[in-house]
Amino acid sequence: MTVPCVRVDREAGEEARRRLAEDNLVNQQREIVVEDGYIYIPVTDPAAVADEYAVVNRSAPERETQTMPADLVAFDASYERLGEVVLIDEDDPEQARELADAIVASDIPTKTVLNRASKIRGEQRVRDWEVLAGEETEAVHREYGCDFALDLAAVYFSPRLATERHRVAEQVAAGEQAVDMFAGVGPFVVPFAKRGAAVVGADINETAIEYLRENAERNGVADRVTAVHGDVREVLDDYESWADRLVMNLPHSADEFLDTARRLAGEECVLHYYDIQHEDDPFSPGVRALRDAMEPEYAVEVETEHVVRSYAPHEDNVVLDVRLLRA
Ligand SMILES: C[S@@+](CC[C@H](N)C(=O)[O-])C[C@H]1O[C@@H](n2cnc3c(N)ncnc32)[C@H](O)[C@@H]1O
Repeated sequence: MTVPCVRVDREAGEEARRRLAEDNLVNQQREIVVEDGYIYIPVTDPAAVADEYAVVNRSAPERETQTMPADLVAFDASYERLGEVVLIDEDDPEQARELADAIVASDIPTKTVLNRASKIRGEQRVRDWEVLAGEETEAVHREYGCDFALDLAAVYFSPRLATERHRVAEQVAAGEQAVDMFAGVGPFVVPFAKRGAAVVGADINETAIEYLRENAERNGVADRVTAVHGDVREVLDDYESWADRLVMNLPHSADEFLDTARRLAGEECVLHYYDIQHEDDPFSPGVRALRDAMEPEYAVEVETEHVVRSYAPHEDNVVLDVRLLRA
């Protein structure tokens, strides 16, 4: 069986392995292979690998040294890792207990195991967690070379959006002015600032704003980040007509904030608008809401319509990238 591997010259192998490990992309279940002057590093998510690396499919023997949770349970062991906090989604309490014990007994570095105990809910989009091992709900998560400290019990965060956030961050140019209207702990704000943009992030969750400030410091971009606590409709008066780029990641209710987006947009502004809609017609409700809110003050040009992920049966989480040009 072949697996995706990053292929680099032998001399560049250690640097590449270190960078991939920092981003949690090294496939720990396969051996690294050295052949014909190249090193092949098996990776878990080829789409998340930085563009500078070539990804090829090839065989790589299974590692025998590490014990993974899947080796210890008889059912499908799925989990996500946020630093040393491991997240599971098990409805059956016995299976949840067994999986948590397997994770702790495995070789993956684990300080806490959390089981999803509710859907994300409320204005702050936080979910409840059942703590199955350890105590701490604070994690330090690495995503595309940025570190994010966050407390899952107090703020929204989803590692599943990493590839999407990276797609957007790659469009950001140095010197741009960007506003993330629903910034959370900063997974859009920090990479934008790393690319040289001046970025304002607002959030109604005060703890998220404290983490956003901490994360800007951690990643060396505090001088380009302004974190503002409060309802985005009320706290960004100083930034009217300021933004070259706007991010609106509050699916389900982003349409209620389009008047604010119009006030923040500059002469020309790219707006990344996240929405959740039925799979039969996922884009046109958002396009309609955008045109209703922006026209005639702005011409609305839809540049990208794209499904980010399936959200629920027959429901998609989608994004519209829209260019606004003041008429
Ligand atoms: C889906 S989360 C997105 C967070 C972040 N952009 C990310 O990708 O992880 C939405 C965020 O919007 C915040 N929020 C909800 N209503 C708000 C409002 N009226 N003004 C500012 N922030 C708000 C919530 O507290 C939450 O952190």
